[in-house]
Amino acid sequence: MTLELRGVRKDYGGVEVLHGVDLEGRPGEVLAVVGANGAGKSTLIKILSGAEPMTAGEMRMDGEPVELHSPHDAHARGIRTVYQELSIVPGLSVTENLLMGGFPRRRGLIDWTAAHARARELLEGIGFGAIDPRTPAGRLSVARQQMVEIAKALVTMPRILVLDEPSAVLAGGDLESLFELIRRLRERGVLVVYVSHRLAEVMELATRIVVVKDGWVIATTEPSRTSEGELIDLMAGRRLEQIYPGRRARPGATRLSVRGLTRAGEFEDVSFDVRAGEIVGLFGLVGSGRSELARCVFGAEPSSSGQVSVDGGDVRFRTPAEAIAAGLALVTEDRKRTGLVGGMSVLDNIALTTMRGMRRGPLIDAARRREKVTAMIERLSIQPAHCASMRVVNLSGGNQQKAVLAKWLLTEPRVLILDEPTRGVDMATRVAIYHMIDDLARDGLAVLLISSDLTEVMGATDRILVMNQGRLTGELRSDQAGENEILAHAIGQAA
Ligand SMILES: Nc1ncnc2c1ncn2[C@@H]1O[C@H](COP(=O)(O)OP(=O)(O)OP(=O)(O)O)[C@@H](O)[C@H]1O
Repeated sequence: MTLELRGVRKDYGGVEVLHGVDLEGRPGEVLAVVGANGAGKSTLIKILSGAEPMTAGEMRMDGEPVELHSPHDAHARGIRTVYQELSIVPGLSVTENLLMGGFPRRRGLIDWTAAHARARELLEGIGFGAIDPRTPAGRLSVARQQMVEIAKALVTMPRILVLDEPSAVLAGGDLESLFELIRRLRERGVLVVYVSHRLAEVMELATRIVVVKDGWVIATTEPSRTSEGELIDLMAGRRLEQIYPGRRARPGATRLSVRGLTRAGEFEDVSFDVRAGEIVGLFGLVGSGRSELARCVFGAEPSSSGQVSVDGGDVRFRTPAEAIAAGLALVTEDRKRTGLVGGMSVLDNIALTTMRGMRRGPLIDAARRREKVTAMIERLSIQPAHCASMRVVNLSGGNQQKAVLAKWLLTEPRVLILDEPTRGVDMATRVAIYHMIDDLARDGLAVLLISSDLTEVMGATDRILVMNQGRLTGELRSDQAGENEILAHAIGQAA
């Protein structure tokens, strides 16, 4: 199936965000689409998937002009899209999720034995045999749920498969299964459109790479003709400073101290310190318990036993409000659920926590508030630049992530816990975030950086804690640790 887009334009409420995009894809290709946050990648995908109409332009499949009026139209033409946001129903089994479009029946009743068998066959056929079709989807790890989501798109073999950051929550073997699947789809002549911020995998998987910037396609290239560095520069439109600031930490007094913290069924007997001026990485695969640990330290989930203290005062926070009052901030991974209020303006979202915590008199100083927020928008280069009064839902995904970070940085915390702060964030902004964390640490902040991105953990921190199945399994110095060593601890197989 060849796909052609010609002169595709899109405007939202009079503001044009795609300015005439041309794109071509052939059967058996992996067409990677890369670009900074807000460049227009998701918009392009929505047009390809029939979820948004184009304002002007043309789409052709095998040379024939097509018009997509709905996602249903796209389905009918063999186009399937897997978005970052999961759409599977947690309460239903994997089988039910997969076969929702039509169950095998016997005498009018659903034949469950046949249904599970068909689901199993489907999963095995795409290399996802590790998933048991009878499990309720909600009980699977986020990584496995994402895989079910992909499997769902393959129930009837598509001709074009669009994947929006499919690897963001995958690691280790799951990631390998995805790559293997994509290779197999290529062999079957499927055109895969692959959107990702992870350039290393783009370089590995793509046959061609399309670079989008500010609503334009500014380059089309191939992995053999470019490099990660060049792609980053193209996306940013300038040469980037060094990705990771060279850290030379001189840690001060202990700021965050965690002792024997346990939450039954999630993690057990976790102890560590983070000192002033220190950036400590917490690495673990999805499902290792790192996010649960962070939420518990922050008082968002109760612990079964153990202590948490900030600056020596012994506490175990019962609510996030107590933690915030003690100088703790937690930037969460799931911006949709815990980070932002979609219908509110960017300004109000960013100012939300600060204004509650710092309010002294009965009045909020509106001018000062706007000034602080605007400065933060500029510092994190949240796009579009004049977004303060925009509704936060209208920001691109990566820019929403930056807004969450802005919100917490404004509380001027003493201990900052970042849970996957760069997930979905483009390279140029990542660099800005790393340098900003570094600055904050130099000013005495204690930082715990939770991440499943190994290069990030190695580059941006002083010390690395590794977690496996709810336990701390290793502690290493970032400048001495090797990738394999960290991974061995993460899968519980260190010597
Ligand atoms: N519903 C909407 N209304 C108004 N503007 C929108 C809407 N959706 C997206 N935009 C704007 O369109 C531009 C492109 O956004 P898009 O989501 O396509 O970016 P992206 O490349 O996918 O970014 P990211 O990597 O951050 O997900 C952004 O400036 C965004 O603010």
